[in-house]
Amino acid sequence: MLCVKDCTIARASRPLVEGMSFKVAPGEILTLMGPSGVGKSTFLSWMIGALPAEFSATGELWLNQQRRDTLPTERRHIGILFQDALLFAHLNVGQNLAMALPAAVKGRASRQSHVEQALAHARLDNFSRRDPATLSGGERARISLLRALLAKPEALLLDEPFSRLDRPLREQFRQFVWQQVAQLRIPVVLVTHDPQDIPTGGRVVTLPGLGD
Ligand SMILES: Nc1ncnc2c1ncn2[C@@H]1O[C@H](COP(=O)(O)OP(=O)(O)OP(=O)(O)O)[C@@H](O)[C@H]1O
Repeated sequence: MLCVKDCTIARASRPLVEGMSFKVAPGEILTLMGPSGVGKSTFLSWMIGALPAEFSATGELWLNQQRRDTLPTERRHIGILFQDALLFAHLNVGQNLAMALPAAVKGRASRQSHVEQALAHARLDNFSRRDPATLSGGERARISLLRALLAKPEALLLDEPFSRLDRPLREQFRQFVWQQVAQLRIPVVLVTHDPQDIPTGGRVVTLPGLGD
């Protein structure tokens, strides 16, 4: 269970997000919506422990009965996927994925085999040696999701992951994400502007603009 308790984020003493509270169950996808600039991405950056220095925040973040907002990013075990699928250009796909594996997966061969399995599972066999620059937008998106998931996150944040893809690809990638998430049964927070991205029956939290 992911639990946000009374989160307020402010910049120069002016609140951006105020008193945000919600719970997300394992396997549930909660959608966060709201007008541009209300602080959706900033809120996600607070959740992963990467709030820009210009902001201050109060509130608590709990995940699987442990308080996480007091921990550094790497100990929160929260994965994030952005609208721009960012991969290291100087590494091939396999190396990009291997970097995300937990340190507990030891040995080059074992790490390589984890990567190959993840690629095969996502029907991306033979992509390991590909240069990220040669990937299509959809392939890049799928590889980026795999990278986020290989780190074995206990929760996943999706910041407009579909918005750069054109219609057919968008639908395909959405299905891919929902499948992967359903298998993992972790709580997911999705930020989007497109009501079509809301999973059927999924809960929506709308961030109100607090005005200037
Ligand atoms: N590092 C920063 N320094 C100062 N202001 C920032 C910083 N990052 C974001 N902001 C401002 O904080 C506000 C909220 O930005 P944020 O990106 O969280 O909004 P959003 O709801 O995700 O918007 P969008 O839907 O357009 O992506 C905006 O006014 C933005 O300009």
